[in-house]
Amino acid sequence: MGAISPNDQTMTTAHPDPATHGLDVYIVGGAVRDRLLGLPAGDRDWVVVGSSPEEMARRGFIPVGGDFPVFLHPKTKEEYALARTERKSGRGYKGFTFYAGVDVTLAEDLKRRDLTINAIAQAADGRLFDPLEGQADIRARVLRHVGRAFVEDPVRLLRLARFAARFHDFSIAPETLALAHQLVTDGEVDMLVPERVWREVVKGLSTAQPGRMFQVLDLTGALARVMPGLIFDQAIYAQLAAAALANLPVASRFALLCRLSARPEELANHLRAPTECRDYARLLPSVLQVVAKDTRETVAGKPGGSPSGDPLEECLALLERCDALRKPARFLDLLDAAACVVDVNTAIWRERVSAVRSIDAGAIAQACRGEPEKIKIALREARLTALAKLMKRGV
Ligand SMILES: Nc1ccn([C@@H]2O[C@H](COP(=O)(O)OP(=O)(O)OP(=O)(O)O)[C@@H](O)[C@H]2O)c(=O)n1
Ligand SMILES: [Mg+2]
Repeated sequence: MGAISPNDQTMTTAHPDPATHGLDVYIVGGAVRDRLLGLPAGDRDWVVVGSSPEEMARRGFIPVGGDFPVFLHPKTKEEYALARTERKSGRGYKGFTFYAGVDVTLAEDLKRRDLTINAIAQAADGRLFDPLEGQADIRARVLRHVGRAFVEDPVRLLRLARFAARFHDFSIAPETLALAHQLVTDGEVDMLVPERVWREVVKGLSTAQPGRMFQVLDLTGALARVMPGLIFDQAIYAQLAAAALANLPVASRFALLCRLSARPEELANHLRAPTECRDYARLLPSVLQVVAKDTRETVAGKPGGSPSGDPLEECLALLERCDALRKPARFLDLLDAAACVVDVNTAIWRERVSAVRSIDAGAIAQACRGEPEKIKIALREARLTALAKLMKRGV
């Protein structure tokens, strides 16, 4: 929510915010990290030291009602969490007991966090509190765990992998990688529910170097556990990087990833991926098959002479299978995804889609008046003729 503006630094003196006035609050986590990295600011998370749920309520904060004492600011709706310490009390990422008494210090709160780069606090006057030397790790470009508590939360393994994808010029400290591996060997990673995995996968896929997330998961042995059936292959690195560079939607990136699985639909089901992502994953293999063949034939200069089926029919069949006439944008997304794997002349395919879409089904139905059984055939003929015209022009 907005950049860290100079106003933040004068907030307590110039126009005191009645909700936080006199409260010991700090920005922590991603917002501080990203600002130090010179990246655009995302959501701000705040930590409140020396307060209580009662006081927060009195100040108008709204409890979020999750596992921890977290509140929403009455105006900005930003998240404010009471400083807390955590202790593992069971398996999985929910098995925590926490202590959020007024005596928990800022340093104690920072110590329970995942990575040093995420454990820097910034006071209202702009001063940084960095007892775990996160700034040094930012300078050295290292993802390093804060403490042994790293192995108490398997989500941290997913986070480590997606931060490796987002900050792809960062290395992972060897001890951190060893702890990540431990989360796999001791079975903690199996406590992750698919919805939680999916949330992090989406974030990882949205980065500039998504392949690194899956490479890190593979390296730690977690990939086979959280995304069963997915076999990491170095080629995906370049394909996903191309997808990121072309700014393709997450669904396209997910479809590319699913090519690493022998049973993409099962994987998508397992992850409870949204329908759109499942559809992209289901359709991409057909698109790839047809466009790759099409490219070979066009290059060979014989668009009409395929021995294994009429290219016109194949082209129309693909458009129909992908419902490209009703959902052209999705089909174009799929072509863009295919272009990350093989050479695709997307301009040609765009023309084909518009040629087929330009056929006036209403007019054809009119012309077949009295013989409704002919409409389907006539429509198909008209579409094939439109495609044939294009192909004659080498399109
Ligand atoms: N499993 C987790 C989740 C969160 N955190 C801490 O809580 C902060 C805020 O969490 P969140 O907003 O989920 O992540 P960010 O680091 O802010 O990253 P993003 O930019 O994706 O929001 C993190 O920086 C980290 O200090 C943690 O230690 N362990
Ligand atoms: Mg955040």
